[in-house]
Amino acid sequence: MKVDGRHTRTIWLESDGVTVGTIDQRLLPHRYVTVRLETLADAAEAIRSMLVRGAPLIGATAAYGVCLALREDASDAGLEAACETLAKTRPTAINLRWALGEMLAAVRNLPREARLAAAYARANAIADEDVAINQAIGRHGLALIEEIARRKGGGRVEILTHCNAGWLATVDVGTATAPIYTAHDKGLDLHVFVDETRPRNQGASLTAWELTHHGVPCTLVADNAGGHLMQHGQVDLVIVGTDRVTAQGDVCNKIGTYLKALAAHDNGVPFYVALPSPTIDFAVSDGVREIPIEERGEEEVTLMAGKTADGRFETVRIAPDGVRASNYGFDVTPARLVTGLITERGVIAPTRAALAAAFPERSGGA
Ligand SMILES: CSC[C@H]1O[C@H](OP(=O)(O)O)[C@H](O)[C@@H]1O
Repeated sequence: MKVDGRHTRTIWLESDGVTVGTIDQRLLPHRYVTVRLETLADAAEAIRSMLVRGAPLIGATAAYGVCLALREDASDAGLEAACETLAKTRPTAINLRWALGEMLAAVRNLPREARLAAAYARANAIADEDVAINQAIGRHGLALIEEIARRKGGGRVEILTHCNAGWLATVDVGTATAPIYTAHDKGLDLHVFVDETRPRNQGASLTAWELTHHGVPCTLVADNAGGHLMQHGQVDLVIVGTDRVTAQGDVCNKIGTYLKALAAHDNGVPFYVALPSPTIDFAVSDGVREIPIEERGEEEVTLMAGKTADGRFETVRIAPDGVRASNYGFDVTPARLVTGLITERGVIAPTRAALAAAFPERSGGA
């Protein structure tokens, strides 16, 4: 995507051909700062601290993290230790484990001296594949938006999204935003309600920033407003991203997604989930019981960071000193509340049969 007129991805190989550049998403929207990852520890901390975040981007960062690790130690033990370190950073997005599996498959059977080049080749391919997949998601999701526009006689299509499943959550283009960018760039009249997405406010700080920079009309709303908007017919379509989809179509995504799905179901609003196939976990079925839900620090709920009117960056406490907070990062929307899954191979039903038919090479008969 373009930032200040210059095309960029969220992660890239630096000109030295070994270190990795990325955007410090913790500083957006007020500061656009890029950083260089040079070691395995840099990559692991970038994921753990949410300097990078978003399921596909977490996967790509882990892939490059293996490359950075092999620069230091290309032995079997070094490779295993690197994957263990990266796997422990965040538990919910399956893309992390998928990417580590891809990297292991690419290098484990090679002689030590051949591993580094093969690792960078696979990591670069994972990044490139993500962009191509997201472009396909955009093409398939476009038809949904065009159908609503036709039904409204060319009237403005009102979309609601939750968290950030934009180009910042991927290598480029995004997943939930892919149909939005594709439709906008094609000239369709659309508007996006952006859930602020407490507690880390990825919607307010990232999605609103992305859409505004791309010229997509959007309105930031409190998380709790979505049901009211749908009840009053102000939302034609909900599109969200996901961190893991199970073999039966349950969708794990940022906390609050389930509540949006309930409101959409109650008001007859189509609820779609955009995902690349590496986000499908055919090894689990019941998302509510089987997907590990990350719990993060209380301070993400009790503190709020921002910029003061005179341009200073501050963090303030929004709760009384000493009050406890729980901070679940994700929830699971049962497949029965999902209208459809927008994948790189088309829009499919959130069912075991549809997922297995669309991705037979990955379902293993699940
Ligand atoms: C396209 S994946 C985006 C997905 O990742 C976000 O989680 P986090 O910001 O904590 O990494 C959120 O669940 C988004 O929907």
